[in-house]
Amino acid sequence: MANKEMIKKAYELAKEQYAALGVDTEAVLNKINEIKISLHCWQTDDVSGTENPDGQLSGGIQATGNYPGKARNITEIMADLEKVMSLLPGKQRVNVHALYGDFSGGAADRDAIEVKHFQGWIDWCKKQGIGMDFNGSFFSHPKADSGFTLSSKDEEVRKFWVEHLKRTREIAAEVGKQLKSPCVLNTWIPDGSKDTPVDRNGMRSQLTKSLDEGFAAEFPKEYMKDAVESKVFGIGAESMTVGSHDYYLGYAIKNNKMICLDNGHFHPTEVVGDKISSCLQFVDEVLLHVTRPVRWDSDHVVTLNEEVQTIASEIVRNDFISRVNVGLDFFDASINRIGAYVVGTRAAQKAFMIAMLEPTSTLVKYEENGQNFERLALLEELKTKPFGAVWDYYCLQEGVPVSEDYIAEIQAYEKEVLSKR
Ligand SMILES: C[C@H](O)[C@H](O)[C@@H](O)C(=O)CO
Ligand SMILES: [Mn+2]
Repeated sequence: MANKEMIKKAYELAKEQYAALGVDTEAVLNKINEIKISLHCWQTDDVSGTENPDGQLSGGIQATGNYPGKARNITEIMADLEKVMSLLPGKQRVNVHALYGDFSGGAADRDAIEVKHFQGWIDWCKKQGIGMDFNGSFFSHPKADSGFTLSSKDEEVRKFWVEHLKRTREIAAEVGKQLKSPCVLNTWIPDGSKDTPVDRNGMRSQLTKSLDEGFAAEFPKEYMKDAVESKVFGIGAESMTVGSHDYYLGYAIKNNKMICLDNGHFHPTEVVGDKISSCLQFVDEVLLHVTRPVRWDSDHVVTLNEEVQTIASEIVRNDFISRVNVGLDFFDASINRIGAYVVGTRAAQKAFMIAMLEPTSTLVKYEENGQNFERLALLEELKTKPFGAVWDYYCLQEGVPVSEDYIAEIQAYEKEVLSKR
């Protein structure tokens, strides 16, 4: 169990070290709460959803593993998310997929979902004092089995999914209105081709037509904001993805939408952190899906790695916090799922804190003077500064478990709750 006095002493020493570099740790402790990470509800149950929990996950994504205790209904999903949030410093948001509605009053197909199916989520978010984000679900459905949804050449299929998009936007606007916080609506479709297609242009023209129809209605920005998510490939769609990055970046710029950058959706040597300042030259805001791709879009739990650090540093260095919406997107079914959230979210939060503890103006000065050795040296030295002492003190202040103390809490939850499912 962490010793409070030791944490405070360590923090005081760290504060002095950072002050010597011109970094005010007290200001960082205030600023860090501006980072609101949107917790994706789908790590609770391996993207099963509440619409047809025993159905097959499709769309070229996969949750591997069979760790016991997955959530089986909305009540359990919410209970798990509450547990997760109790172990995280600061306030989060919750990100709900359309296949997580409350259909206890009767089934509703994707082209028939309404606010009433998500009112329980809205009320729950209100109770938690948090904002809610939303996503259309264009997968795990018979009308997505062909591999094409909004880009389909089958008019019945295409229209069905356009209606889904329209409805998700109406729901998102109501979410934002009721919660008094804009709801980010992300649209990701799995459309693509296993083998080399011939009519790429035809598919992309269909997608443009569908998006234009789906996005025709205007909603106030204080209620909802649209994002479109690109991808390089999915399982079973290895040769071509209709909604590629070029496609969606162009669409977003032309139509004043957000581009959603999922760091599992690019070629392995591409760096999403490098894309943020490029995109923000031309769009007002971006959405991030922070994840950890291992060899492919495997959606492993986020860890504090160089990729995540670059993302956080780019946001903080450029004062982009208000223009970057941060969501998580991983689903690991092989470990305790509550633990997955806590490790992953804390890793992202730590990356933001490290970014805030950087003497950026000194580094920029070195860079502008051509003092590249000095820049390199300071960046290296910063890696071993006592960031952990500031982080622990932050957790202590926030009244959440410090350091590895959350492990025991998750073990207890597993014993008392998850193991009984
Ligand atoms: C559940 C999916 O991961 C999500 O909707 C989408 O964001 C994605 O990243 C698909 O690869
Ligand atoms: Mn994603």
